[in-house]
Amino acid sequence: MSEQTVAIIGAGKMGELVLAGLIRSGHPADRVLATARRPDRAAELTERHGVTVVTNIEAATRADVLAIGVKPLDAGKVLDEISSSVTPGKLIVSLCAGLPTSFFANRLPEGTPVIRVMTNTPAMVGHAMSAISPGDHATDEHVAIADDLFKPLGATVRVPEYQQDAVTAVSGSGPAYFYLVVEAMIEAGVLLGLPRQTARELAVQTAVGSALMLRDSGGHPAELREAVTSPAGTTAAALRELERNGLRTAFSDALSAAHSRAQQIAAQAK
Ligand SMILES: NC(=O)C1=CN([C@@H]2O[C@H](COP(=O)(O)OP(=O)(O)OC[C@H]3O[C@@H](n4cnc5c(N)ncnc54)[C@H](O)[C@@H]3O)[C@@H](O)[C@H]2O)C=CC1
Ligand SMILES: O=C(O)[C@@H]1CCC=N1
Repeated sequence: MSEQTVAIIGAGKMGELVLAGLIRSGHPADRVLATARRPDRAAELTERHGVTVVTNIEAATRADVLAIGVKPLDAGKVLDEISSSVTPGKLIVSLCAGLPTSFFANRLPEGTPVIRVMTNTPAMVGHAMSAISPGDHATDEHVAIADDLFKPLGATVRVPEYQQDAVTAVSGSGPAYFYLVVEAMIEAGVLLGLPRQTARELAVQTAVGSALMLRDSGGHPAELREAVTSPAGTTAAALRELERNGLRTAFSDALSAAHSRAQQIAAQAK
């Protein structure tokens, strides 16, 4: 992997995280290229990471691995632009929500290997969840390259491609759900008279501690919840209200909406 040149085409929020992970893991900066629409963004990427910012065509020509970090609805235009520069031997890695590997394969020379990855923003602190799916022409070797690309960002898992829209609903969009829950807990704490800073500290540390227990204790979430819930206690009273207000249905509906939206994005993309 370190001998290969990697280009991040459309180095926005997620693309920059991949780029930063590569550099952090010791990939030589002179083998990392980035592309950006605005000159000030290009300067920022060079200043922060020491990488060269080039045009999309130059990136596609020089790199062995092309990570596509543009928004899904911008991907078709980028593929039209770079298609003739994608020569045999190059690997395409898509970060785009919703778009199947066939979207890329259909717009690139026959046989181009494509891998679809759904990662998430905790990549910023080395705790991403990245799910990797090889398309038709991608081999285990290509999957290993994608794994090397995303390992510096956190955990990786391989999933069949048909599961990717569900993955997007659970872990791709997932951080936003947790942030909303923490935000709601802070507001509720403030309503009960806690200073905002105290409410924030309590809610955030509770989220961190609970997340670590979920990951490290091996206990089922229901078991962990039961251990907090004393008979006739405070937690039982709170949980009854969350259930009464339809928390489970709200999550089920929310994730179904995210899943449907991923499918709509694929249908809208040209
Ligand atoms: N934000 C998130 O939490 C997640 C986003 N994704 C996916 O990652 C991709 C990127 O999302 P973000 O980083 O949030 O968006 P972003 O808007 O921060 O990044 C996209 C970048 O692409 C650049 N761009 C657009 N067209 C271009 C072109 N023709 N040539 C060169 N650069 C071009 C934009 O200027 C921008 O910097 C999307 O496809 C999204 O579905 C996946 C997982 C999580
Ligand atoms: O909201 C979105 O479409 C992107 C994909 C997953 C997280 N953010």
